Amino acid sequence: MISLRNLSTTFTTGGNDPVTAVDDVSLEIDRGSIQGIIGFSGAGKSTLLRNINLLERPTSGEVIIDGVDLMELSDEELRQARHQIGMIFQGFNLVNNLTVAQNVELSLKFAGVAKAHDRRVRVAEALEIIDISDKATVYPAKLSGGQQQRVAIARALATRPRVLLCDEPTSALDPFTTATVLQYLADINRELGITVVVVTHEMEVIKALTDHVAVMESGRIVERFAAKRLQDKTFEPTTAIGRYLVSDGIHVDRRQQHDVDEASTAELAVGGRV
Ligand SMILES: Nc1ncnc2c1ncn2[C@@H]1O[C@H](COP(=O)(O)OP(=O)(O)OP(=O)(O)O)[C@@H](O)[C@H]1O
Repeated sequence: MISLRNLSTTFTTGGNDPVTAVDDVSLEIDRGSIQGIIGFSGAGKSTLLRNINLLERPTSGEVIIDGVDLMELSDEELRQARHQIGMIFQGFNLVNNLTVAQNVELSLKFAGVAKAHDRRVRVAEALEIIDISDKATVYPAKLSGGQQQRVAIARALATRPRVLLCDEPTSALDPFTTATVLQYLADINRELGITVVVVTHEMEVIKALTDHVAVMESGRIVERFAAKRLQDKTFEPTTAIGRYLVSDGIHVDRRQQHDVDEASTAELAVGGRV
């Protein structure tokens, strides 16, 4: 359903050397599946995710969703296509001076849902799915982080998307709230058939939520595996970074990342990288 083909994204800012954040990535994501993308900070995960809705336009490659290459669309066609792709962020990105209902309604206004009645129906529907209807008239500042993320999910769902992109959706949340938000994402995927792509640096999120895993390093996907293999205690990823992420679980600090970088570099030198 989503085919990313030979995607590359290079940033050229000021007088700095160009940074290739995504380097010739190809990935097929099945309709209705949950694809996880994991890797250390700076691996290119967020850029790749933002490539999928062209929030960050790739420098080259194809982004094909249901047979349509978004890279080939006119601005207006792309605007329409984006209504099929919801997105949530680590920082929730709610508008603080709008109520919960108004935040959700905003996405419908942007999507061109002209009739106020239609918008009201769809706001109520989205809040209901995420069990937050009782907070409709509340402002974001009065909500917990988990509630704010649920409002952000409702906002993303209001346009009835086929794809939901999640950029570190639980990184700002405590473990209990994380579990709740992940459960909602799993329910949305199962009950509404929405394809979910989730970027995270937390292996716990991968284990709890995803069907397929892609490991990123230095802008490339270096390894892929089915998430259910993580249940198998004898499973060993083929790359050093994959092994490290699987063995460690949650949150990896910079010093540890350095160790893995060295291991990966050594592996690359002997041609061991996927
Ligand atoms: N707008 C930008 N301009 C210049 N460089 C950028 C830009 N966005 C990202 N980069 C660089 O691209 C590389 C990949 O960044 P990206 O945010 O995609 O990685 P990430 O794996 O999502 O990291 P994190 O987990 O810290 O968010 C980094 O070196 C980053 O500094």
